[in-house]
Amino acid sequence: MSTGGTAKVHPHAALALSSSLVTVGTFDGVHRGHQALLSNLVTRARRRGVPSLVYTFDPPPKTVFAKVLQLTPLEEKLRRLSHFGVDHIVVARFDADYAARPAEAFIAELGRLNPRELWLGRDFRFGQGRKGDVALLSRYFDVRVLKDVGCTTGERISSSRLRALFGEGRREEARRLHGWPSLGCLPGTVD
Ligand SMILES: Cc1cc2nc3c(=O)[nH]c(=O)nc-3n(C[C@H](O)[C@H](O)[C@H](O)COP(=O)(O)O)c2cc1C
Ligand SMILES: Nc1ncnc2c1ncn2[C@@H]1O[C@H](COP(=O)(O)OP(=O)(O)OP(=O)(O)O)[C@@H](O)[C@H]1O
Repeated sequence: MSTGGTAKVHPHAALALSSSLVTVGTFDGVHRGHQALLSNLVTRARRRGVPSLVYTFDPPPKTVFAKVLQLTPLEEKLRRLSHFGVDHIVVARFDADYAARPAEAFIAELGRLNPRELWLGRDFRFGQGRKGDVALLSRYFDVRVLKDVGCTTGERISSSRLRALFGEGRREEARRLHGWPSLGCLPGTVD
């Protein structure tokens, strides 16, 4: 699959690395909070001379468990992730089988990437029933938690907030939190 950039895209469990810096998440919309995580990851990976890797999910788990709007289709998300200069993107197809994998199976998969640092937001959850959290991952990896990125009013930026703003037709506000000049990928938007 092409990203329009230099990142290599892999299906899950297909890649092994001897060293890496990793972040994991849905990254729907690749908004300003995600962008801070990505810039930080790539800068630190280059400084350490190791490849940077984004592990993501398609479709977004929330669209599977609840009927929420997907902000960016996969191709567009890959293009945006690649824009930050990440070396590898792992895309896990998120279906019922994948969702049933226990947290420990996911930790074992991450282990094969040999992350020197694992960068996450504080609320990251994973594994069947969302049982895994940052505390569990910290037993296995050097987990670094990014400080919340907020907007000018201090509220945390999130894909959920963007979905709500779009749902209410508040597109200008959404566009500012989003941080991308064109939202042509969103259904019904004209830029
Ligand atoms: C192996 C695995 C299994 C998961 N199983 C579930 C699940 O049973 N229920 C659920 O709501 N989310 C599940 N998720 C999705 C997580 O809750 C979460 O959405 C995902 O790790 C991405 O994090 P983010 O939402 O912070 O981007 C699972 C994730 C992983 C990696
Ligand atoms: N504003 C933010 N500041 C810091 N980290 C963030 C921010 N938003 C998301 N993250 C982190 O980025 C990673 C991917 O997050 P995710 O894709 O779930 O975004 P989200 O905006 O929290 O989505 P949703 O609102 O659907 O839960 C997670 O580790 C999450 O904690």
